[in-house]
Amino acid sequence: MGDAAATGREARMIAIDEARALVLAECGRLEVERVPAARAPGRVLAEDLCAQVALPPFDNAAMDGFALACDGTHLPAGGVWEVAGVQAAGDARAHAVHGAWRIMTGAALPPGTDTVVPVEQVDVLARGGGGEPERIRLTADAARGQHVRRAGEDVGPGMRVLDAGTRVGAVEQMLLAALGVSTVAVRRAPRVALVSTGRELVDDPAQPLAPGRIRNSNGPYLAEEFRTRDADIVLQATIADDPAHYAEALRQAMALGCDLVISTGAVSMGEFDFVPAALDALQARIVFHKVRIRPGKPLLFAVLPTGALFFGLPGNPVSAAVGLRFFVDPALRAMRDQPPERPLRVPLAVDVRKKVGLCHLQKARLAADAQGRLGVRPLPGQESFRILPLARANAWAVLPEAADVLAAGTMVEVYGQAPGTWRLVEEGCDI
Ligand SMILES: Nc1nc2c(c(=O)[nH]1)N[C@H]1C(S)=C(S)[C@@H](COP(=O)(O)OP(=O)(O)OC[C@H]3O[C@@H](n4cnc5c(N)ncnc54)[C@H](O)[C@@H]3O)O[C@H]1N2
Ligand code: MOO
Ligand SMILES: [Mg+2]
Repeated sequence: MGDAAATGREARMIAIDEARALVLAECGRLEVERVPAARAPGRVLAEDLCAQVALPPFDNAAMDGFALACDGTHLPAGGVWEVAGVQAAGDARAHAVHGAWRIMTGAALPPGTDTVVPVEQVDVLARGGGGEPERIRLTADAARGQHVRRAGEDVGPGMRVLDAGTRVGAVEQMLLAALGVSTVAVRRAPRVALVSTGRELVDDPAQPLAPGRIRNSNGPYLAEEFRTRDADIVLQATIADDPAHYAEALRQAMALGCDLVISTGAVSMGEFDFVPAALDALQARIVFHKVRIRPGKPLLFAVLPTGALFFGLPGNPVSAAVGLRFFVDPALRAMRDQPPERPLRVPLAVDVRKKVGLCHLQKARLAADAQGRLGVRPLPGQESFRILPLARANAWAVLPEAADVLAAGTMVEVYGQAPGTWRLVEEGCDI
């Protein structure tokens, strides 16, 4: 085990695309389950969803006013109408009666009527005892069919309204509710274990820091990132550089049926960087260790004996964020049978200098200039220990491995800071 194997693995540091392809090759699909629509938000649809009903379900008024029958192309201003009754939203369709109907927005059009004149475009000539209009005169021409929302105009029965692979959010929930969908087929939530390593780490924010100690920031960061990615976090542990305790945490993760184990720290060259050896001892299959990226170079990817995917993210906070965004996120999408995310291509707003031979993944801001043209600006402070620029970033700029100087205006790939930052990124549109 150990050194020879590790040395061999390190001898072949691989490119980001190769590393990502190796990750995707190991991703199985999460099982499909049927859940009540109310529990669908956050889940990813496993099937296309076809409407069983029409939206709107019936012809109805788009304005408060009067529903009239028009036998030509329009009703002329000056026309006088007797009012037959009142139709409110929620009323069953009224019986056919000639004349005008006082109608409210959303009310079903009475049979025979096909045009709605807004209340602002009539004079009331006579009122009943309760003050209700009994006779009206149009003050403007009305085009036939105006202010009517036709049954099926939004969604026709049988229409595919949501594609498999769509994450159900609030808008999708609106659509499911409008269509009266009771259950949907979704991918189950991935089960995730988060393990922070390092004897310097302090978890309790109330505990004073002894000299040399630091707060565990990766643990809470990853927990929140996985919460927003709709995962079940079934284990969270902090291990103080003790390989036996570490192996025990991984065994526990496997026993809990984890799909993903995300570990931070202890993957580089230090005396206490025990992760590769611990994985060998557990008979995990290390797929790669070290990628030609900055930050995040010592990233390790393995498959545990249960089939769980193991990501050994480097301990520096920004390196952990890069590992999550560029390796774990593509895996999560594959597990949910979603197409790969496609980046935007955006011009650099400034000149950038970088190291040849490493693909730089830089904390950046995507913003529009005074003319509204988008550009991306890598932020000062790219070192992997610097958290503040990460908090100021809204994007990741991908600077290719082969480049050294990239002039302002050069088109580069840009990813949202989190998946779905821009809906069009998830949908794979270029701009
Ligand atoms: N001789 C070499 N040294 C290092 C190399 C190298 O190639 N040769 N690579 C550097 C790079 S690049 C990185 S990235 C780090 C990766 O280190 P590890 O993954 O082994 O992580 P640690 O050594 O445990 O910690 C690194 C750094 O991150 C801090 N850390 C760790 N965990 C957390 C946490 N949960 N919350 C906040 N901060 C954390 C830790 O205190 C260290 O400062 O190795 C370089 N060294
Ligand atoms: O690659 Mo390390 O992640 O630069 O600090
Ligand atoms: Mg280390």
